[in-house]
Amino acid sequence: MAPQSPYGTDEFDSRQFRTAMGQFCTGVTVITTLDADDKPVGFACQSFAALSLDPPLVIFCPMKTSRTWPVIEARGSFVVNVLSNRQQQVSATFGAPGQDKFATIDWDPSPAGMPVIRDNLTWVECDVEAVNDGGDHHIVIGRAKVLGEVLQDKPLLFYRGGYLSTEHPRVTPAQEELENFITWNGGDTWL
Ligand SMILES: Cc1cc2nc3c(=O)[nH]c(=O)nc-3n(C[C@H](O)[C@H](O)[C@H](O)COP(=O)(O)OP(=O)(O)OC[C@H]3O[C@@H](n4cnc5c(N)ncnc54)[C@H](O)[C@@H]3O)c2cc1C
Ligand SMILES: NC(=O)c1ccc[n+]([C@@H]2O[C@H](COP(=O)([O-])OP(=O)(O)OC[C@H]3O[C@@H](n4cnc5c(N)ncnc54)[C@H](O)[C@@H]3O)[C@@H](O)[C@H]2O)c1
Repeated sequence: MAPQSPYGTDEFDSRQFRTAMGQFCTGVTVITTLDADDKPVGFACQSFAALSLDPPLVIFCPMKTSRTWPVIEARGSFVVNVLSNRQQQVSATFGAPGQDKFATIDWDPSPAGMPVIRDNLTWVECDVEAVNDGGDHHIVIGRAKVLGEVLQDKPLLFYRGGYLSTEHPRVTPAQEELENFITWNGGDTWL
């Protein structure tokens, strides 16, 4: 019989789960779109990631109670705005329920007219490619259509339920390893 581990617990509540998940530091995005009256809407979202290079896909997970998600689904496209460390207030605005979250936010239209929040680190306009079930969230896969310009600034980070900023905007050694990894064409021999 395998020895019993002295570590970990399989009895936890939602608060303990959030505390554990909060140890994973992420960036912050605001996912935006236009409603049926062409009014901009959006919500703050940390559950965003690049999913695939070929084809270029991204992923994000809105709560099933999100009021922005049905608008994105109806429009069929959205913009991922990657926030800079100067945009903590933007995150707070889009991270709470509100009637007109764009009332105090400067934005410009993307080529397809989608809302791009001004002074973000970068943005990507996507079409909704697929939607899967993810518990109390949807798992949304988007196909990247247009890339915005990149601002040389620091990212806004979300960690332990609070905001952080990096000291240095570029971390080169990890970048080099990542480049080697994504350009690796020697098969799966590392597995
Ligand atoms: C840094 C950060 C990261 C986040 N990451 C994610 C993420 O990855 N995925 C995610 O889904 N959310 C995330 N959130 C939370 C999300 O941004 C907020 O819940 C946001 O308000 C959702 O906006 P919405 O427009 O989709 O829905 P909202 O209209 O804001 O509704 C959100 C919830 O509030 C309720 N609500 C709306 N209006 C009222 C009202 N007047 N009175 C009472 N209740 C009301 C709705 O029923 C719903 O349950 C994040 C928040 C922050 C700050
Ligand atoms: N994925 C999400 O839906 C998500 C993520 C982050 C924050 N939020 C919401 O934003 C508000 C502020 O968050 P906070 O960091 O102070 O709370 P928190 O301290 O409870 O969150 C810590 C971590 O728990 C996870 N988390 C929190 N709420 C979640 C949810 N509804 N679904 C899935 N994972 C969740 C996230 O990884 C977050 O970093 C809360 O209302 C929270 O529900 C939602």
